[in-house]
Amino acid sequence: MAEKILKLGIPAGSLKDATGELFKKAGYNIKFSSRSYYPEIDDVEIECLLIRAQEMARYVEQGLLDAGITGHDWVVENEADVTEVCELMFSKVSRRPVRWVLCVPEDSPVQKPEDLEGKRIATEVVGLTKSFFAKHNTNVNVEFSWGATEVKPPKLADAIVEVTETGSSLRANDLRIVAEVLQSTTRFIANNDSIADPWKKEKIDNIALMLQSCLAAEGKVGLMMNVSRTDLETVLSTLPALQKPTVASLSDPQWVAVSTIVDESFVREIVPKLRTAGAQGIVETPINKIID
Ligand SMILES: Nc1ncnc2c1ncn2[C@@H]1O[C@H](COP(=O)(O)OP(=O)(O)OP(=O)(O)O)[C@@H](O)[C@H]1O
Ligand SMILES: O=P(O)(O)OC[C@H]1O[C@H](OP(=O)(O)OP(=O)(O)O)[C@H](O)[C@@H]1O
Ligand SMILES: [Mg+2]
Repeated sequence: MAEKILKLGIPAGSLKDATGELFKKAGYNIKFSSRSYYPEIDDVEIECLLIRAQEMARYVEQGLLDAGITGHDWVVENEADVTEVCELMFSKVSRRPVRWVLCVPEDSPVQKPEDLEGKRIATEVVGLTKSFFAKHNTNVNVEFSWGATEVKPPKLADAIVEVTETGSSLRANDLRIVAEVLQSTTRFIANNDSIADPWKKEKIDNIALMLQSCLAAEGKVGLMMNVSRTDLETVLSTLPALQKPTVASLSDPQWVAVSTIVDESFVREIVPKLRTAGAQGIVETPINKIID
């Protein structure tokens, strides 16, 4: 019988810590040690390998890895033929997409991509940048940059295409955004043959389900309360319209228990209203996972 092992790529670099934290919430403990590229995971059916996000899609496409976590940007840049299992909305520090942007120094006269005709552009994403300028019918010299790209203009390049999340690196280097080249989020990708293997597919789908359910639960809390039947309609109309609260009977037939899930940021607004509407014994609970 074939060995039941899933080879899983964990991204080194910007996504490493956030990936480790997400797996932890999902119930998998990944232990990184400083010199090893084989992080340990507490699941005997998974073998982890720490790989740069830039190279993940290539190794997954070639079948050296069954699945991996990387950015959509690098899947596109590598033109990798892989299966995208799901989107995982997390970046290095936030839960927002990152943006690859065309930037020039603050004081540059450049206002649009076309103004860069004949100029030199430094970037880590050469393919994406070339197709962006081709779409703008503008001839430029696109040069590969190994990193620290923000410091290159104006001496080493006229403009750059660089990734930004919070914007602090661009601000620190006095750069101005001219245009957005691509928005990117983190993806769980899989090898096409691995997805055709029922055992691997189930394993991959299960990991995806757990990771997604953790992200879905972020910023959400549970609210439970007791309500007399006479106040039930008012209390339910106070709760968010899209939610379908659970209403359960209590030993006292005049009372019911209501429970629902709300955005944590909404709690301070809704709790006083629920109380006025007659809710009693209101309890807020943390939520770790939401499985749809
Ligand atoms: N704040 C961020 N900065 C850079 N990349 C980010 C950020 N948040 C998410 N990413 C994603 O992480 C991936 C880049 O990670 P990768 O490890 O390849 O490069 P890096 O962050 O430049 O690593 P290094 O620390 O080695 O420079 C991309 O897919 C990118 O979209
Ligand atoms: O918009 P921000 O939140 O500032 O994030 C974007 C910055 O983070 C990454 O740098 P990284 O730490 O990978 O350094 P690098 O330039 O050596 O790749 C990226 O290359 C940008 O420089
Ligand atoms: Mg980098």
